[in-house]
Amino acid sequence: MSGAHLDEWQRRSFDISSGNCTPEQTADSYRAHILSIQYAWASSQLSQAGMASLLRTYSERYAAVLDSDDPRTGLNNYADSALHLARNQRNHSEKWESSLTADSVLELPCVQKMIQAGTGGGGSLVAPADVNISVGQESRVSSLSASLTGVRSEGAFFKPAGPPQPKTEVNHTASNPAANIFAERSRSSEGISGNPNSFSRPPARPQPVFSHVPSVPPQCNPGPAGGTQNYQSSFYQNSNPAKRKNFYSSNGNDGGRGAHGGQAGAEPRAAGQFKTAHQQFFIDQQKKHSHQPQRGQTPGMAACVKKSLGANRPRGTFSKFVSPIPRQEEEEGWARQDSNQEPQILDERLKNFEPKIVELIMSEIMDHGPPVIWDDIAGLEFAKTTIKEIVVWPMLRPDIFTGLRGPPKGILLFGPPGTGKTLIGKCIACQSGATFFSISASSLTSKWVGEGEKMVRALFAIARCHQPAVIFIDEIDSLLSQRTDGEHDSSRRIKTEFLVQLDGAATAAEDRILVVGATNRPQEIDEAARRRLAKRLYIPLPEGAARRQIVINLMAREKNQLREEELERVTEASEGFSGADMTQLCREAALGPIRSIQLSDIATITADQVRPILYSDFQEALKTVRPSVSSKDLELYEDWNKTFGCGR
Ligand SMILES: Nc1ncnc2c1ncn2[C@@H]1O[C@H](COP(=O)(O)OP(=O)(O)OP(=O)(O)O)[C@@H](O)[C@H]1O
Ligand SMILES: [Mg+2]
Repeated sequence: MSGAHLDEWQRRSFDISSGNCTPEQTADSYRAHILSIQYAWASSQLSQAGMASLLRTYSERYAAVLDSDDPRTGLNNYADSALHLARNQRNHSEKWESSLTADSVLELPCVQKMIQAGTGGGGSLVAPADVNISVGQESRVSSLSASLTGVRSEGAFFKPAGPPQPKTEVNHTASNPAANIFAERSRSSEGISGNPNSFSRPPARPQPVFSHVPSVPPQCNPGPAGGTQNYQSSFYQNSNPAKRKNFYSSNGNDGGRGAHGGQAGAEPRAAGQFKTAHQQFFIDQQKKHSHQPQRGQTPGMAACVKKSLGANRPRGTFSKFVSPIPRQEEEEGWARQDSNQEPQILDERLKNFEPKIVELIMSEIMDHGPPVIWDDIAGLEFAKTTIKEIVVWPMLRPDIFTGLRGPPKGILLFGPPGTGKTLIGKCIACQSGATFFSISASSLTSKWVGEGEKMVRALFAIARCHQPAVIFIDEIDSLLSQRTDGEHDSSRRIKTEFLVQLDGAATAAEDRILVVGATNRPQEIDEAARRRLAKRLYIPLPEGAARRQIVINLMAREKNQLREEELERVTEASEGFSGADMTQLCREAALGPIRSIQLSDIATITADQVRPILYSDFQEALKTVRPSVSSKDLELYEDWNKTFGCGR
């Protein structure tokens, strides 16, 4: 790149890294980077590979700024777009409108060709005066007259440029019996429209772009090809693209059948088969979900496609904005789908619950994400053995685990943050073979009074229908904290309902439903809830061997040259680290090789050329990563464990 460009590039890079830029300025700088890269490539100052690599890097960074909804670092353009929608302003999500006008149609090459063919051919006379062209609201009678003067042949527009059709007549109107170019849409639907609906005029938009205005049904005379001369060419604003395709495809390349005759019969089918990309996507989703019903999901629900608002949209500079607010058609589609496929609640026991609540709970079934196995959890041997004993085996062999050996109804996993409680929850989900409900406290609390209790009742009712079931409630303290006088009535009622359900008053003794709660604030849990979560397992900070194992597990996926004694030193130096801290340490160390790359090489270096992770990277990382749990906090957990825990 030229010196001036490089200076500019450098200035922008410094601006971005200074951390003083607003997200708008950062986004602008990245956009400018992208333009510079494109410019440099276009002016052969940059190789194709370099351009592609740089473009990918900066597009990702740019997209990250656009996508992030953190107001300090991102632009959160969902909100902007929502505002646009709220102000009734147009955006990408709005309906596509045809930009075709009567004039622009005449300029289309294919139309020009047809006019030419008509002029040259010996077709019968066209009376342009009869043509009535409506564009939007305005109607332009005879607007084709000037351009079509002298055009002979009604077949010129919609018939193959073949031998002249001397005797052919076109639709006649009552007011003027002369031949017409654009015929009224098929009222005499035989011949052209096997399915009259496929060409029916949309009730809300009665203005055809090209329409003939007959006051009597058109007379359709069979043409020589055996079809009618009722040209199926009228199409509407926002009409189905298939109809536009019909219009274009009828320019004479249809093997002699034209828009009438044999071809005509096929048109409606084509129109019926055409689907927009959005419709196709919708159908694909339906198929996918109906082929892979979620575990424990009722068949009727398989059709309910989960909506993701923005999270799964393709990233990149040029990716189209996807509005988080459903578009009107989408909403209609969903409403139609809802009415057609109202989730079928097949189980009698659930018939008293609102389908929407049941659906909401069903969507909480955790059955996705990478599978977690017990070996992924380093250390915590006691907790793992106990969980296997009281969760996994009883689920697998309910016949042995009966009576006094019956599993407890509730388990509480407590311990400092980042020690693997949620990880254990995921592992139970994968390994127990039970229907797993992972519920967040927030999804059980609703702003509507009374909804929360209903949700809790529905949750247990559904779990009962899908036994054996595990209900995992992360951060359970927020749901079952101490009941106080000042708290809101509705949250008090949710707690009460939960305790009733948990107690088993509403669940039979043989029900195989286990509630697993996880918290890092055990002291805040209500004493009644504490009693019901009978097995309280302390998930402590990982010991040396577990920390070592975490490093080994994570380094196994990376190129590294960590010797045995170096690993020992890392383990010793990370005393007091939680599992999450260890993961953070490894991530930081893994960045060491990248940081050692020259800035100028970063765009072109291949993955193989990145050096392995060394002990020195861990030494550097240990300078910045600190344990997240203080010894004072740790004492609290230890005390609580001594008082209420079920560990040895
Ligand atoms: N024992 C462990 N073995 C392997 N990885 C672990 C372990 N403990 C924690 N981790 C790592 O730390 C991350 C965070 O763990 P997790 O979310 O399970 O913590 P948590 O105990 O639920 O924390 P919190 O109380 O803050 O919710 C995990 O994704 C995993 O990468
Ligand atoms: Mg957690």
